[in-house]
Amino acid sequence: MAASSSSSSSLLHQPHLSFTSKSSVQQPVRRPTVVRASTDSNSNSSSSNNATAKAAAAAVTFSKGSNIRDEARRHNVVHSHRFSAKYVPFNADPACDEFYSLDEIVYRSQSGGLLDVQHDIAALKHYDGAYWRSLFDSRVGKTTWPYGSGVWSKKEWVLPEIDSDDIVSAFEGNSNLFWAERFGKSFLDMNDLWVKHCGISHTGSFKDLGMTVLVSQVNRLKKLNKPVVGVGCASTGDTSAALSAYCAAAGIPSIVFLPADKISLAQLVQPIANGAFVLSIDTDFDGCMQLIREVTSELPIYLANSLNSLRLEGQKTAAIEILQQFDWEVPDWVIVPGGNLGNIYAFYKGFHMCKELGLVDRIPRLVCAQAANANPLYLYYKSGWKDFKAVKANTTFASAIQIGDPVSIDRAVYALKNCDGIVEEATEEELMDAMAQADSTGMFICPHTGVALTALNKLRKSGVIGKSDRTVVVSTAHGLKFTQSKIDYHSKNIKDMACRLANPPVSVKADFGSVMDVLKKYLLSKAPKY
Ligand SMILES: Cc1ncc(COP(=O)(O)O)c(C=O)c1O
Ligand SMILES: N[C@@H](CCOP(=O)(O)O)C(=O)O
Repeated sequence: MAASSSSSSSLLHQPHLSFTSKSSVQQPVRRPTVVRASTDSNSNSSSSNNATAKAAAAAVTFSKGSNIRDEARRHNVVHSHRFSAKYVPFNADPACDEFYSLDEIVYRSQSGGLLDVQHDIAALKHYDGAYWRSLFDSRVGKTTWPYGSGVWSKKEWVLPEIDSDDIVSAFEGNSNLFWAERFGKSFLDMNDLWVKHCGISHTGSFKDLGMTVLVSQVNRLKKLNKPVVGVGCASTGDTSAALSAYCAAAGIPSIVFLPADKISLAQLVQPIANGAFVLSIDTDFDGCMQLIREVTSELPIYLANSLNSLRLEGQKTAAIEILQQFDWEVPDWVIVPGGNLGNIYAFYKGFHMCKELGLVDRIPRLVCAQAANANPLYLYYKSGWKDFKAVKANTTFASAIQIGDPVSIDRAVYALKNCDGIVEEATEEELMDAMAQADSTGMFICPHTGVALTALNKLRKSGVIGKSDRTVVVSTAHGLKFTQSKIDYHSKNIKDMACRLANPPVSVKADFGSVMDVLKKYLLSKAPKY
């Protein structure tokens, strides 16, 4: 089946085909035509992937005064969307015919259950896994709008129908996958341990991945004159930071509900600085979540928490990115800290789509790591998935996951059951020691990553995770957002905690002799013992 060879489109590395119905397709897997700017060259099946990569690499030249958006607009003029997505009830019976357009404002199914974004997998399958791998790879490291983003480089799998012009992006994603060589060898006897630093991002957490998608869709809804005046969320700090930044970039009002005195100063200042309407409420995250759900059903405020399944479409790209960074080799384990539990499902979904669409042949086992002070999923797992009870979440240094009644509990259970997953927990002392250990090897992680590292430590000790298993720990936020916890730890200022890895500064008199004395003592303690 020939692709649209007659097009003189200047589409740059877009899947660009005029589909006939699947029954008329001769080849089970069709290859794309890649049309380079003004060359109108058709590729045949054997050269298509190369052509894709070359087209992507073609330099974008700007006419004077134009920008990357203008350039994308020129390339997209004749783009007709071949892929689509819709909301369906989460994990519904295949016979269920309930669905909603993504342009509708809906967060729950008729029965009150969660929704999921369902892609037209049959349309995506018109391209083989090699095509998708090559297309995604070709977009990394470019400034082409919007594909320079790690999320939008997978646009066809995220929000296929949105106009690139409506996208609000900070070129998020493409985060560092760090080989934790010293940490792995010194503390875990592992040589293939990796940390996916999702917190090295625009607002300092993985929330940017989902928020670019959600705010872009809101931008579109506003243009479609849908009743949206602002966008709101409940937050333990990171969702609100991402929401307010993306809304500010798009000129959309944002409203954030924060539990008073339960988030870090660095997180609190982000929405304030970005001009959000900030409500500090005398309750916990679960209380804020309940309130925002009630408010968004009464007022024209669009809900930005991960109850809204749009968010997870962006977050799932971190999983695809991990595979891409390993040159499409599948790791054995991926460990994710869990709170409201959207992200663990997002990872599962990203990996599962890659398998379903032939980019890889298996998916990793997932581990969800919770703070013992906020562990409803862990307790549920330990009960053999028999008895879910929301808990009252206690204070934890992993404050962004201090959540007792996670909205995505069903999504998390589904994900874990379908990948032979595991749930682990970390006490306050365990997570703080793990964070200090990791930092002592050159990282600067957040306490939530300390929770994930504790889970890894326990699974290594019990032999569940093997010495040479390729393992990825997902670091969800930047350590700089949580400096107070590190200060408390290193000043041994935490009640009932030994802080055994504390490294407090040494006060010394301002004279040469005193400085020499402390330095000699230090060097002796570090010198090799012969
Ligand atoms: C830094 C950080 N890590 C982990 C999580 C947990 O993600 P999820 O709520 O999707 O389980 C959150 C938010 O909840 C977070 O802000
Ligand atoms: N950690 C989150 C809690 C809310 O989670 P969400 O993914 O449902 O928005 C935060 O930073 O607010």
